[in-house]
Amino acid sequence: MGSRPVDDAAAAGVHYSALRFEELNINGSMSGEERPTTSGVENGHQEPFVIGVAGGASSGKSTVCKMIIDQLRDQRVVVVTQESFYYGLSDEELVHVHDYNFDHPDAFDTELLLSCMENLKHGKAVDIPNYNFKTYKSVASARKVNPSDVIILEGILVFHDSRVRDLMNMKIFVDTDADVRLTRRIRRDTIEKGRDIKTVLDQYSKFVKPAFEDFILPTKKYADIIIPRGGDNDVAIDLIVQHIRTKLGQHDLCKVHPNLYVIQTTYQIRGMHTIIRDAATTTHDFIFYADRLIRLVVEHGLGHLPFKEKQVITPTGSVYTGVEFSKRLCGISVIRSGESMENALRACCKGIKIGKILIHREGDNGKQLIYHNLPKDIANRHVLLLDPILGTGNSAVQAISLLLNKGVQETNIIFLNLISAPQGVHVVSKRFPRVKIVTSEIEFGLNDDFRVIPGMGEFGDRYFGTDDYQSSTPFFCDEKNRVRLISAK
Ligand SMILES: O=P(O)(O)OC[C@H]1O[C@H](OP(=O)(O)OP(=O)(O)O)[C@H](O)[C@@H]1O
Ligand SMILES: O=c1cc[nH]c(=O)[nH]1
Repeated sequence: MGSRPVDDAAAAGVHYSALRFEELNINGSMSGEERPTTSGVENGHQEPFVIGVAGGASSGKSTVCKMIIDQLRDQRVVVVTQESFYYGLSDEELVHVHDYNFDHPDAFDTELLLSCMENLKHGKAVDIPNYNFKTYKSVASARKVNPSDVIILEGILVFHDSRVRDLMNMKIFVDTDADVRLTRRIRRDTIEKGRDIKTVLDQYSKFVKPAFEDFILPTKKYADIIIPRGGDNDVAIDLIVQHIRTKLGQHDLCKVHPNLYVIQTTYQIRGMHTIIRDAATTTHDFIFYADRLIRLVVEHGLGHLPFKEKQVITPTGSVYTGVEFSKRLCGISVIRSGESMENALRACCKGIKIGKILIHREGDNGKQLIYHNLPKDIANRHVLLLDPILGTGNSAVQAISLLLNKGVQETNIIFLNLISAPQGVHVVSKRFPRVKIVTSEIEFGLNDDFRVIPGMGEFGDRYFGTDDYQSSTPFFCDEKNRVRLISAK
């Protein structure tokens, strides 16, 4: 198992440059300064993983980027292209545009590129310019780019400046034969840009070829990974993605805590998260998409219940051997956000008993009051604990402690939530390693106010449409399981 990355690399024709190859251990992780991402998770701040993708024009850089993005579907990935940082041409340069060398390092505003990349690396959103290839003009601050798990900087000369290179965690050089690059260029410039073939060939021999030899090819030595055949090299892309996943550390979180289950993501799931995380989303849409996600988490969570084999006779008279799940279940929602998950649970488990727990912080001294209404025979049930947000883990620890005090087995608790901060996962798992945590996404961490980031804000307020909700007011559950003001007792 340990030698596989290297064997696969050889099969893919991937070359790790000599220096970097020695730094790769058998797990594919790097030594030295490039190790921070996992510990970053532990500290709650995960530094983005910055990938540089260089190579000659038309070498297939953007195809490689697209394939990496497609395979990293459960990560936030943003691509910054060096072309956005072309200097706009002056009026005089415009007159002699055919003499302008777009393949020279001086054609790019590298200072601006550097400052944008530095900010992104430090988790800040940036405005990047837009260069118009028809007018040869640049529009400043045209596109907002938010910090992400992975930032890909792509362009012919992204390895040229050492300061930009130093920001990269992984450097990929796409190495495609010159004739393939030229053929692609001719096809693209004649068909897509409507240029005549003579102009394309003139520009190639005057600027593109010499610039490749003088500036681009010499940067190949900085690459950690050299990919022959660009986007046609599936195996190389698989290896790269495997390595990025290891570095990002999210899989490590599941490895460190085997009780943590992150549901397998799809673009549908990412799309739903995008909507509910968007501060501009209406309450109506927030509820709609949060409900869809909650339903998926509930279905996934139910899959962790014990089952026994069961055979049934189908209408064709055949025997179908299937399974039957435990019927001794209950849901316990943590008031109030957890109540948003009750309907999904009821829809999946007809007639399920649902109890409630309210954890109320009194003042700033950490004192907490817990009100609860639980099924009397809860000790004999499997408990699906419902709360969409796992932040610091304090609420979950309180709720789980109460369940254990009532005689529930730790192994019989499945904690269902929509998003989990790594800190909360650590706290809950350390204290209750046998409680299963099922979530749909792992977050970056917590901010100084202990809010989950990127998070989705105050879930309860957004779901129940109560921005002026008086969350400091103590509640209790009445005999009909309704949440009531304590003063109404
Ligand atoms: O892991 P923690 O740091 O304890 O944070 C998570 C808690 O915060 C949220 O409730 P909130 O206090 O916002 O109350 P609400 O559900 O009534 O809106 C959420 O529903 C959890 O119960
Ligand atoms: O970010 C957070 C933290 C706790 N509760 C929420 O609703 N959001």
